[in-house]
Amino acid sequence: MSVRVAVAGASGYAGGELLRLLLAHPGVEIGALTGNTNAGQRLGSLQPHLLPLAERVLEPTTADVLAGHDVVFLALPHGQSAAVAEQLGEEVLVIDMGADFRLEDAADWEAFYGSPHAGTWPYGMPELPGARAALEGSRRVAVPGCYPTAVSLALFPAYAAGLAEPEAVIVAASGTSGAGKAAKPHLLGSEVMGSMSPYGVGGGHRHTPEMIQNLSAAAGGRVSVSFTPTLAPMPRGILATCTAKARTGVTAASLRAAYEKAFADEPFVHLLPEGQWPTTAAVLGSNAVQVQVAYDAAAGRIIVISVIDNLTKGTAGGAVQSMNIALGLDETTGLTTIGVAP
Ligand SMILES: NC(=O)C1=CN([C@@H]2O[C@H](COP(=O)(O)OP(=O)(O)OC[C@H]3O[C@@H](n4cnc5c(N)ncnc54)[C@H](OP(=O)(O)O)[C@@H]3O)[C@@H](O)[C@H]2O)C=CC1
Ligand SMILES: CC(=O)N[C@@H](CCC(=O)OP(=O)(O)O)C(=O)O
Repeated sequence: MSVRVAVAGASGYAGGELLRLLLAHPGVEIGALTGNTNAGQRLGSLQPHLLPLAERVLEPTTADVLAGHDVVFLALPHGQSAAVAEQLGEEVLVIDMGADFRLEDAADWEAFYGSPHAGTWPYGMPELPGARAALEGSRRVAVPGCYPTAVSLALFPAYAAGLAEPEAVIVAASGTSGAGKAAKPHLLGSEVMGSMSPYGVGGGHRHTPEMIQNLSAAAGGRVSVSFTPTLAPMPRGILATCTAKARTGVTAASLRAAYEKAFADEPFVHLLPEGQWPTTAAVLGSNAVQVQVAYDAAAGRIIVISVIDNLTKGTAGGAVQSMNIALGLDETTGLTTIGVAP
């Protein structure tokens, strides 16, 4: 049995990665593919790596085009999903890869996104405590942001186990595909190649409230987050360096034990052997998250480093993982932990 799937935003980076994964998924049939300015174009002219779909023509993103599918993925810019989603039936599984339905607090949404809050859907990060139960059978899923995926999976075990003080400091580097396909002056090759640059410094990045939401839920109380993103000269990948002051009594052994326990049954999150550090190259094209944890005894701080592919586990892979759970399929169907190297 296969489900019929539509992808809105098929001309973008997130939509393209989603289609790459769906083409390898045994339980889906790919239906409508839509775009905006590229409606009417052959997919092959926009996403030449998706050869089996090269002759498909993008349709406009309308409710009529998206009707008649079991699953609709929305890989649209922030703020565009709600109007589309409300025209789709309640029986349709709608998976929003944008930010519109991630935040629980309407004031946070308005402060960081500057528009009215559309609502909150079950959050598609199955590894967080209680998340799988909320996704099972759901017909609406909010796929997490890419930085919050890397950061929340790195730090939630320390907070859930009561090992960290509620003040996290995070510096993360992202590849340029995180900014989407639309041309942006600061993403010109001549500006990006051979240089790293910070942005959104000082608490302004819109992923900060999403990280606070996830870590506070794990801690059972408010966690403050200081988050500094940086742009790295690579197309894909996120490396997040996350630190927090350790609570009294924490040792390297108790810290490692908490992480071993948290990830023991996770198909996609891997705690690396002691002494091995995560690299973005190891997870390219894979839905894996690689994590290493260390205790800096002199500074009294917990340090967790995680890597993901921002387009795979950071969006499209996370979306497919959540779809599998919502539909009652094996969570790993169509997904791989095998990367591309070198
Ligand atoms: N890139 C990443 O690493 C991640 C992206 N995401 C999220 O996925 C979503 C898509 O991002 P990404 O693929 O990077 O962006 P892109 O700019 O690469 O793609 C945007 C897509 O949306 C379509 N689109 C643009 N404006 C509209 C509109 N007004 N109505 C309907 N469709 C529209 C575009 O169509 P056309 O090309 O035809 O104009 C294109 O298909 C965003 O919400 C983003 O936050 C989430 C996590 C990570
Ligand atoms: C490198 C880069 O620019 N990254 C993007 C975030 C990536 C992303 O897609 O996040 P959403 O899912 O919330 O859109 C940024 O910092 O805005």
